[in-house]
Amino acid sequence: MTSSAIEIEGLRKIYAAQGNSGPKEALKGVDLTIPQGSIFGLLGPNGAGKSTLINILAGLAIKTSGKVKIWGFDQDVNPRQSRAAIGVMPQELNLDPFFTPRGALEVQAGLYGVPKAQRRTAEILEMIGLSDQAEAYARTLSGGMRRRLLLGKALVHNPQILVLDEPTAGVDIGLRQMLWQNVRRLNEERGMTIILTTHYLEEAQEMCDEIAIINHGEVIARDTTANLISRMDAKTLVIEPEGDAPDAFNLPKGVVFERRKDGRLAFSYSKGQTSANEVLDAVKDQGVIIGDVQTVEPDLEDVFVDLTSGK
Ligand SMILES: Nc1ncnc2c1ncn2[C@@H]1O[C@H](COP(=O)(O)OP(=O)(O)OP(=O)(O)O)[C@@H](O)[C@H]1O
Repeated sequence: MTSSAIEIEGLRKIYAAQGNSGPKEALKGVDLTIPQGSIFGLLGPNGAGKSTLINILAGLAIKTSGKVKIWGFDQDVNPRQSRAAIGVMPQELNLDPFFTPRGALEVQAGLYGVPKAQRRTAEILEMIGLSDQAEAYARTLSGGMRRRLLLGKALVHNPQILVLDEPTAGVDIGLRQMLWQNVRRLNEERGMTIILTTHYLEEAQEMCDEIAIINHGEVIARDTTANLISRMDAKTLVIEPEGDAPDAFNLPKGVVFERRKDGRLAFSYSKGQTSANEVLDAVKDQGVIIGDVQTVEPDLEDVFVDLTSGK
């Protein structure tokens, strides 16, 4: 048995030419391993190739070349086992309007060949908070309820890996919290590996142990969330002066000064080059009395912008 939930080697996807547009290489030889039991974030700007990658994992899109192993099963050699190891909550609300939540879960379980005695329909309905709506037609459910039903459908065959494609795009805070609570529980209590894409970088920073950033069909960074953030060397010291402060400062090399609209003084510097003490000393040397000091650390958003902007 392998300790990787997913192993991808040299994965390429070329979409055939359509109309006036030529063929599109959406994935350009991606290598990626995702450890078992992790909550793994797949981030990237629009059109980077995230959905293509997820669709290939889910067996919904056919790769052009490369190797994909899911829970140790090669997609090409053991398609059934590799499919059974993964459950996908898609981005679109693609539900049959005439199915009830109970019916939709039962049909999905049937598609995956889960025997009736092993189905956990009631338990899943309870978990996604739809027990009371179990017999309502999908078309009468709110957007949030439909999304929860999609999560339920992804879980009917009790997969080892759960993939969530933009699960919280456009959902309200209550639903977002409910989704994350469920996801954390599945990860902690059942050891389920979670792979998610999200446009909310704060959310990825909070939820994910590890992250891969994809841009133009290539993985441009892959590390633990903490390591990715610590790669950013920038730091800002924000000082609230008591009384007047000069318009310019004599500062150590590389430190950038900006006076904020609210009168606070912001000094940005590289941690590797300058220490906070040196900045503070330089400010005090110029007669400023320091009322309050705050430091601002970089976050995932800074890393993401740095890696993907203009590249
Ligand atoms: N069925 C298709 N036919 C042709 N080109 C496609 C198809 N699906 C996606 N593409 C192209 O492949 C590239 C990658 O698209 P993909 O949907 O995988 O990106 P994404 O990272 O998921 O973006 P988003 O965050 O907007 O969903 C894009 O340039 C897209 O236009």
